[in-house]
Amino acid sequence: MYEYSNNSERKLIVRFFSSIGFIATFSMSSLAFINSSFLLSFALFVSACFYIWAFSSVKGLERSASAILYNLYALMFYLVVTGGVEGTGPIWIFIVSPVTYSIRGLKRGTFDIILFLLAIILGFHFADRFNIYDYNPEQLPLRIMLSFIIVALLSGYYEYSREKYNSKIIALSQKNELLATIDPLTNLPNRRFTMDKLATFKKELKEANIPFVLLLADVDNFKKINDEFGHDFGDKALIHLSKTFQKNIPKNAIASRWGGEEFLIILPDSNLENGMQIAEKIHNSLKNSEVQHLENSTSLTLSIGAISASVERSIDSDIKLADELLYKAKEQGKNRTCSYTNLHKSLINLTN
Ligand SMILES: Nc1nc2c(ncn2[C@@H]2O[C@H](COP(=O)(O)OP(=O)(O)OP(=O)(O)O)[C@@H](O)[C@H]2O)c(=O)[nH]1
Repeated sequence: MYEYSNNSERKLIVRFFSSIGFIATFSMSSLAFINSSFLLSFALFVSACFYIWAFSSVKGLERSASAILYNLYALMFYLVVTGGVEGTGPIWIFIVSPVTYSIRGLKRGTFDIILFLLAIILGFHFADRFNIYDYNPEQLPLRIMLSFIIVALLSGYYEYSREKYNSKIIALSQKNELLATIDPLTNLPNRRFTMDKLATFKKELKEANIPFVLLLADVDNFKKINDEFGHDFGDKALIHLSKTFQKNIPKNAIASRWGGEEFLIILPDSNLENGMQIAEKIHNSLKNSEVQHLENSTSLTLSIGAISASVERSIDSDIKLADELLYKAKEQGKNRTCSYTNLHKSLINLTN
C-alpha cells in the first residue's frame, strides 16, 4: 500500500475499479454469449465474478486490490493469446497502466507493469507459436507493445508528478499544523494545542486513574516592566520565562503560553506535592537569573495557581480553579504559589 494514500481513499479506488471492471466484463460476457463465443463469454464471466468479490471484500483491502489487478492482467493475457473478437482483444491492454498506477502507486506499479509487459510478450509469442491467433498485419503485436510502453511511461510520469505534488502538500499542511500550535515568540505550545492535550490527560485520569497537575502562572508587574524597559524587553522576558520553564520541568511535562503574560504548565503523572516542588524550582530559578536586553536587566517573579486535576471537574472548571488560586497568590503579595488541596479544602501558601 503506498504511503500517502489513506485507507478510505484506497477503499474508494478499489471499489471504483471493481465496479467499472464488473460492468465492463459482465456486459462483454453477455455480448459474447449472444454471439455464441462461449469460451470468451465464460472467461469474461469468471472475471466479472472476481470483480464482484473484490468490491464486496471489506476486510482485505490489499487482497481486493491485487484481485482487481491480477484479474485484469489475466483477462488481458487471454485476449492477447486468443485475439479476442477478430484480433481486437489486445487494444484493451492500454487500460492496464493507469489502473495499475492508481492502485499500486509508482514503485510497485512500475514493477507490476514490467511483469505484465513480459507476460504480454509471451502471450503474443504463444499466439503465434501455437497458431492460436494469427495477427494481421504481422507488425501489429510489435506496434501494440511499443505503444503500450509509451502509454506506460506517460502514466508513470504522471504518477511520479502526482506523488511528488502530494508529498509537498502533505509536508506543507504538516508544517502549517505545527505552526498553528506553536507560539511564535516563545516557541512554546499555544492554548489550542494545550487544550487538546488536556483533553487527553483528562481521559487518562478518568480511564486509568493517572493524575496530573496544572500550574497556571502569571508574570508579576509585567505592565511596569514593559513601561519601564520597553516592549522588546518585555518580549525578551517572556522568552526568558519559556527557557526557565523548560529547564525546570520534567521531560514529559508541557509548558505552554496560555495567553499574554500567562503560562499553563501540565505535569503528567504527578500529584500536588510534586507540582508544588516544581513551582518552587521555577521561583528559585527566576530569583537567581536576570533578563537582559541592551543595557537593562531585571529579575522576574511569577504568581502561580496550582491544582491537581479532578475526575469530577471539567477541564474548564480545573482551569477556573487554578485561576482563582493564581488570583489568591496575587492578592497575598505575588511571587508565590497557591494551591488547593482537595482533601483539606484549604489554601496553602508555600512560598514567601
Ligand atoms: N512585551 C509584551 N508584553 C505583553 C505581551 N502580552 C501581554 N503583554 C503585556 O502584559 C501586560 C499585562 O499587564 P497586567 O494585566 O496589568 O498585569 P501586570 O502588570 O503583570 O500586573 P499583575 O498581574 O497584577 O502583576 C500588559 O501591559 C500587556 O501589554 C507580549 O507578548 N509582549
